[in-house]
Amino acid sequence: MAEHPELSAQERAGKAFPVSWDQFHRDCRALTWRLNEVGPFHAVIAITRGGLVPAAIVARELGVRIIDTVCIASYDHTKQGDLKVLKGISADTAKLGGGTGKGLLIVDDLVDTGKTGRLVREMIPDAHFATVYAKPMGRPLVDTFITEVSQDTWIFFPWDTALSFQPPIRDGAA
Ligand SMILES: O=P(O)(O)OC[C@H]1O[C@H](OP(=O)(O)OP(=O)(O)O)[C@H](O)[C@@H]1O
Ligand SMILES: O=c1[nH]c(=O)c2nc[nH]c2[nH]1
Ligand SMILES: [Mg+2]
Repeated sequence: MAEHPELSAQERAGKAFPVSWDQFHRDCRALTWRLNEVGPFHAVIAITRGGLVPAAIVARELGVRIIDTVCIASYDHTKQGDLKVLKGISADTAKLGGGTGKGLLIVDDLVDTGKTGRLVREMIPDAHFATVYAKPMGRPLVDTFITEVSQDTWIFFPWDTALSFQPPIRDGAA
């Protein structure tokens, strides 16, 4: 990944993995089937912004009504810069997790390099960390995930994309 620092993470990725709303919903439900065996959880913590969508679906399926956020900014579109914690976990949620995060569920859409996940894990080390997708570098940080894609794959989420014309594969479409 470091050989071409001038390229964005997406450009370096090379392979595309587009995910539709329908597929994402199914993958979130599959994730919840696994999490249901691990819980119960006092609260769900979404890592914004990508974690908001899976957190809503998972919380609905698990019957959890306390939802908090950790707001982190890192990728500026597709280039990862320094991580900035814009908002931490609320005092109420921290109390529910006994200070270490026990019984709390952190949800994000994916782990890539693992930098974001590592930062949140350091805040609440005993929390359970779930993502829908995982790339190999970030995978060791995650307790539960559904689909692994290779490190050189860029995942395109439905909230970042729109339907558009694609040239036929024979003419060079990906
Ligand atoms: O494992 P990492 O290399 O840290 O990358 C994973 C993080 O990157 C994306 O978030 P992003 O920072 O793009 O912000 P967003 O959720 O607001 O889109 C994604 O939603 C994860 O939170
Ligand atoms: O939309 C995204 N797709 C990815 O594969 C990715 N990796 C880090 N951040 C990401 N955002
Ligand atoms: Mg994110």
